[in-house]
This record gives sequence, structure tokens and C-alpha cells, in this order.
Amino acid sequence: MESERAAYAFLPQTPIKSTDAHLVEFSEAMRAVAKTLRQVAEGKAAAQAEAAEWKHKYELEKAVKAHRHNTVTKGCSNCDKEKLEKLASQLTLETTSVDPTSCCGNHEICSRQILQDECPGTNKISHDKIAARKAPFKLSWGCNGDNNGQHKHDFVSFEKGDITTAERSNKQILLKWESPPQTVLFVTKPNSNSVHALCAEMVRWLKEHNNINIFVEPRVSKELATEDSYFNFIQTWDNDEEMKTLHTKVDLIVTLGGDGTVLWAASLFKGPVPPVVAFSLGSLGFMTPFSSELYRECLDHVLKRPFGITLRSRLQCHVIYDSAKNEVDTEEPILVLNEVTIDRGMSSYLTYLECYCDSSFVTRVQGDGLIISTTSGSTAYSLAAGGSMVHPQVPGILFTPICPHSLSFRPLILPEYVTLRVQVPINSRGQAWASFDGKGRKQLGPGDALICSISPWPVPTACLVDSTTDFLRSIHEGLHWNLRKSQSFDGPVA
Ligand SMILES: NC(=O)c1ccc[n+]([C@@H]2O[C@H](COP(=O)([O-])OP(=O)(O)OC[C@H]3O[C@@H](n4cnc5c(N)ncnc54)[C@H](O)[C@@H]3O)[C@@H](O)[C@H]2O)c1
Ligand SMILES: Nc1ncnc2c1ncn2[C@@H]1O[C@H](COP(=O)(O)OP(=O)(O)OP(=O)(O)O)[C@@H](O)[C@H]1O
Repeated sequence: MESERAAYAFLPQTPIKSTDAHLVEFSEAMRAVAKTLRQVAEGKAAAQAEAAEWKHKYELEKAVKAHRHNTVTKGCSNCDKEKLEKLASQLTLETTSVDPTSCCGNHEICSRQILQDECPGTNKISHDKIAARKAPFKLSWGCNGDNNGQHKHDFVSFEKGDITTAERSNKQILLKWESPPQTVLFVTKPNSNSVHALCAEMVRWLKEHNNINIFVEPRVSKELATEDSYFNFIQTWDNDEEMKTLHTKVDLIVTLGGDGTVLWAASLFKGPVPPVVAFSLGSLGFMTPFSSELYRECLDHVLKRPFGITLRSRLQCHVIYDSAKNEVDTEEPILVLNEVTIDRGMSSYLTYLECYCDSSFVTRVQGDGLIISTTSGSTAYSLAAGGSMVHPQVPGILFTPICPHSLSFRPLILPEYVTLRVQVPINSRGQAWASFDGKGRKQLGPGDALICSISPWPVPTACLVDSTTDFLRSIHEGLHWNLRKSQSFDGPVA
């Protein structure tokens, strides 16, 4: 404070003409020094006050514990209110009025009540002291002032200005029907006799045992109808417009196949997706935890009881062509459950891509290409290109180069709320190709770009046990993660 006063005292002694730039600068600098000195002094005072308060709290707690110990060891039959009041009055911290009926359950003093931070009462001085120290603030989610009203109370709570992540967002999500599901959509791997036979069997069983309405893809509808007129009750769709309304009719999706069938089922839904129960009839089956042999028990369970789901985020991708950049983009986004890949396709040239994250430049990719993956896709192509395996409930986007011609291009994981732009530079030698969950290739020429961000429509997949158990089981049993012979017992002792 002395130094600050000296700095201010010095200011009037230096008459400044507004034309004298050096002196103006000097005077500004002096003001800055004065301000910093004041802040340091205030900081020190605040730290001392806080330390004193903590010491005080500690002493108070000690006194309360000692009192409690005495009362318990003496076997008191009633809460010693008088003693407690005396003890509280000796303390400078504000105390709550102690309600003997609420604290006397065990005839002990409720120290938590005494030590509460915000406690209305009569000790005005100490209350003011606490209020002055604690500047209230709010944090909100939303970027660039765009408050879209999407609050994430499940992840961070801001009680009284204290940031806490005690409430985690990755708790297992449970799906509980409020009224019984009535309609099931079957999505099946094509060209497989065993899948076809199982589909027919499951449809029969669901109709006869649960009176469920059934939807199947047009191809399967034709197959079943020609096979047996019994299946005439099965419904399907005739065109894309009808397909777009499927989510309003279907309660549950059953997939029979491998991971590709789950990807296919997800791709039928450009918006909300009903819960998916994935039966394993493929080879790897990373996302297909249910055994087809136990389909009766499994379907009975998911139709009648609450079950765990994994909310698998999807990426929504837009291709912006240089030739059409002035036109309004009317194309619907392409939604992917695994990843979008931008690679060199048939070209033998190096892919050259410029990448941006929101408005920041990320890097140039010079190699075979780039994978932008969801966390569900982290165990697919991204894994093969050296990306990390990520639990599907982790909110993030993976940025994994394919064979980069660079010694230091490590894969990244970015937060889920960013928008990525991958652009083929105008001076690029060749073309690039984008593919979506390994399908639907689109050519990108110089100046064309791909924009992607997390879609608001995730794919809820039913868990066999829970998200984490299922994920670990898949990496162990499907990918044989970290499989190694165990070290023998005998050998040198460390
Ligand atoms: N080099 C590679 O590893 C490579 C190359 C191209 C495509 N793919 C992956 O194939 C996917 C398309 O799958 P498909 O079944 O239609 O094609 P596919 O029949 O070629 O199968 C690819 C393999 O990837 C597995 N797979 C798919 N999604 C997975 C996931 N999320 N986690 C773990 N494994 C997964 C499948 O089980 C299958 O064994 C693409 O999205 C891409 O991720 C991988
Ligand atoms: N209903 C469908 N219509 C058209 N194509 C489909 C359908 N279901 C799956 N496919 C395609 O069939 C291919 C094989 O399917 P899938 O991946 O499910 O079987 P798999 O390869 O035997 O199993 P896994 O992926 O577990 O190794 C995939 O490319 C997938 O896109």
C-alpha cells in the first residue's frame, strides 16, 4: 500500500502534455505499477484472512469434536444445549441456530451445521467477512455467446459458485419403458441363410408371444412374403419419405448380423434413432453383445424391464463443393456412427489436406489420409491407423492420420463440441475421397471441403451388462487386447 501511495504521489509531480508521447507512456506505466501493487496487497490480505479463517475452522472443529467426545463418554441423555451455545458464542464464525430436535438423534453435536459456509444469523461482522471473500459467479455452456439453452447439469454443477464434478455424466443410462413397446424393426445382414432363418423365427415368436408389430426392410419383406403368407402382417416402407418417418413408428430396432449391420441400421435414421438390440451373427461383433441363441430371454427382458444403454454419438458431415460455395447448402448431412475418412482413393499421390477446428488452424495432412472418428469408431479404422481405443461414452472426436509422411504426427482426441473442417487446398496436386462408415464415396477436388461435428442424434444401443463391461469384454474377446503369456512365478527376485 505504501508503494502504491508513493506511485500515486509521484504522478502529479510529472506534468504531462498530451503531445509528449513518452511521458504519457511513462505515466500509463506508473498507473499500471500502482494497480499491480494494489492487487498484490489485496491478494496478500485476502490470503491472510483465508488462512486465519481456516485456522479458526480447524480450532472450532477440534472444540466441537472434543465436546462431542465428552458428551458421548459421559453418556448424556440429552443434547447439552447450554454448553453448545456457550461454545458457539465464543467463536467468531457465524453459527446456525441449532435445532435440538434435529441434532439430538444420537445426542451429538452436528458440526456440519455449525460449519456451514452460508449461514444466516446475527453476527453481522463475520457474515460480511465471508460474503466479501466469495464473489458469486456463473458459468454457462454455449460458445460465442450462443446460448442454446443446453445445460449439462449432469456433468458439472455450480452450487454457490463452487465448481464440482462430483456428479459424473458417465453413469450408466437406464431405459425404462413407460408403456409397453409395440413395434420392432428388424435389420438383417443380407445373403446369409442363417440370418434369414433366425429373422423369420424371431418375427414369429414376437408376434405370437408379445403381439408385436413388425417392420422389416423392403428386401426382407419380399423374401418373407414369398416364403409364407403367414408373414403378410409384416410392414415395410416404399420410399425415402416413408423411411424418414420410421422413428415415429418403431419402438425398438433388432439387428441380426455384425458391426456392419449396426452401422447400416443407424444409417437408415437421419434423425432420432430408437434403441438398438444387436444380436451377434457376424465375425467380430464389437458392437453386437447379444447371443442369438438366447434371443427369447433377451427380447423378453428388453421389452418388459429396464435395461442399460450406451449412447453412441454420431458425426454429421457436410461436403461443401468449391463450385457451389455461394449456393445455400440444402443437402442433408450424412450421419456416421464410426467415422468419416478422407483418403487418396485410387490416386497414387500423397493426400494433401488442411484441417481447421472451429476457427483455429490444426494442421496439414500429408499422407494417405485422415480419419475423423466417433468414440464408437475408435476401435474400427482409427484403431488400425494407430488411434487410441476410447470408451464410447467419452465425449470426444478422434483425429487420426492415415500413414502420415511425418515423424511427429500423433493422433488427437478433440472435445465433442468442436466443428472440424477438412479442406483440399486449391493448389493440391490431386483429388481426395471421403467415405462414410466405409461407404458412399464422394470425390473432393481442390477447394472442396468436408465439415463435421457431433450430431444431436446418437444411437442408443442396448447393453448386455453395462457400457463399460460390454466395452471391456469386446476389446478382450474381440480384439484380444493386451494378450500375453503371464510371467512365471520362479525367477529373479527384484
Ligand atoms: N484398415 C481397417 O481396419 C479398415 C479399413 C476400412 C474400413 N474399416 C472399418 O470398417 C467399417 C465398416 O464396417 P463394415 O462391417 O461395414 O465393413 P467390413 O465388412 O469391411 O468390416 C470391417 C471390420 O471392422 C469391424 N468394425 C466395424 N465397426 C467397428 C467398431 N466400431 N469397432 C470395432 N470393430 C468394428 C467389423 O466387425 C469388421 O470386422 C468402417 O467404418 C471402418 O471403420 C477398417
Ligand atoms: N441390412 C443391410 N442391407 C445392406 N447391407 C447390409 C445390411 N446389413 C449389413 N450390410 C452390409 O453387409 C456387410 C457385412 O455385414 P456385417 O458387418 O454385419 O457382417 P460381418 O462382416 O459378417 O460381421 P462383422 O462386421 O462383425 O465382422 C457390411 O458391409 C454391411 O454394411
